[in-house]
Amino acid sequence: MRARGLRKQYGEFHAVKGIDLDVRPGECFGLLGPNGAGKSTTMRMLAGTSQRTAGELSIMGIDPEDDGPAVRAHLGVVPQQDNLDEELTARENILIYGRYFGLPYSYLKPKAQELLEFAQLTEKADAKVADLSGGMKRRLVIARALVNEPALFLLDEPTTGLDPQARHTLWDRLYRLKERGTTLLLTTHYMDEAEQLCDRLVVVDAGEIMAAGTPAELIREHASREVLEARFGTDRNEAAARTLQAHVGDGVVHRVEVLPDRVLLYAERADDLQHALQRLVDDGAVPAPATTLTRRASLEDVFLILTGRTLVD
Ligand SMILES: Nc1ncnc2c1ncn2[C@@H]1O[C@H](COP(=O)(O)OP(=O)(O)OP(=O)(O)O)[C@@H](O)[C@H]1O
Repeated sequence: MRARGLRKQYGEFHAVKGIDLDVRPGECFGLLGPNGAGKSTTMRMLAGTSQRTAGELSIMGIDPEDDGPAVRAHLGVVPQQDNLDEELTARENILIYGRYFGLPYSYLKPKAQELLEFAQLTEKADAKVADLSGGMKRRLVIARALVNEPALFLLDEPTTGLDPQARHTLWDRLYRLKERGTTLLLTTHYMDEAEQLCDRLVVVDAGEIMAAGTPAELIREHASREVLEARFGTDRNEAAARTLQAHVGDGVVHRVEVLPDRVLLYAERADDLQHALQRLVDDGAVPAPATTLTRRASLEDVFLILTGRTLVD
């Protein structure tokens, strides 16, 4: 899959401002960004359900605007909102979806069973969708979108709204799909999802790509290995951050970021950060923080450093 200068305008509003993507066969590629970044708009252009304003697009060597049906035959699409038929059973949803692709019943009957097994839904195969949990519905949408054995699987926010256990079950299924050779392209605003699943990703904000690479490359390039989060109190974080900022480049602290509720210090070694902060507290330069926490840097830090904002409001 290759996109160059992909743009989407709604009237005067530029939702996607010219993005380039190269998704390699067999990889899991992610679009990571906050709500409103233009991820769904991009996915809809790739899926051929929304016309692009400008740019070039090639999926399996075909431009979807030249031959939509040929492209769709190779695509699996999981939209952000479940669009299952609540009155039908899990199995019937797969069978009917398969009929849209013109697939014969002789193929669909065993295929539906295989997909229900893959989605861990055999016990619910003949239950109405209305009786399934949120996680089960999501797995069913995924199973259904696999009915045509797609080479490229597009998933828009696959785990939004699911509880942690349901998310992990779903990640496991997606990981298995990748192991089988399916190319995955997903959008997410969860940094842990991107880190768990994606081989490579782009960070998107306000319709533009801010950075691209593997999760490890992005963290190395834009953040550092370790982060110390210090909470000085809502009215003191800004002032503490200004003082700490003066120590950036002292050989320990690489960077300081401030959020309304905390200050983040970045360095290669957590111990060094603790010591540097303690020295400043002992000298009276900054007040003693109410709490501190050290952790490994994540893609959330990459986003914060690039945009000054957090991924999830
Ligand atoms: N049909 C539309 N008409 C006008 N503006 C739109 C339309 N669809 C999306 N937008 C706007 O385009 C921007 C990008 O929306 P999009 O849904 O692609 O973002 P997103 O990154 O997928 O976020 P979310 O996860 O919240 O859907 C938003 O500001 C949104 O309000």
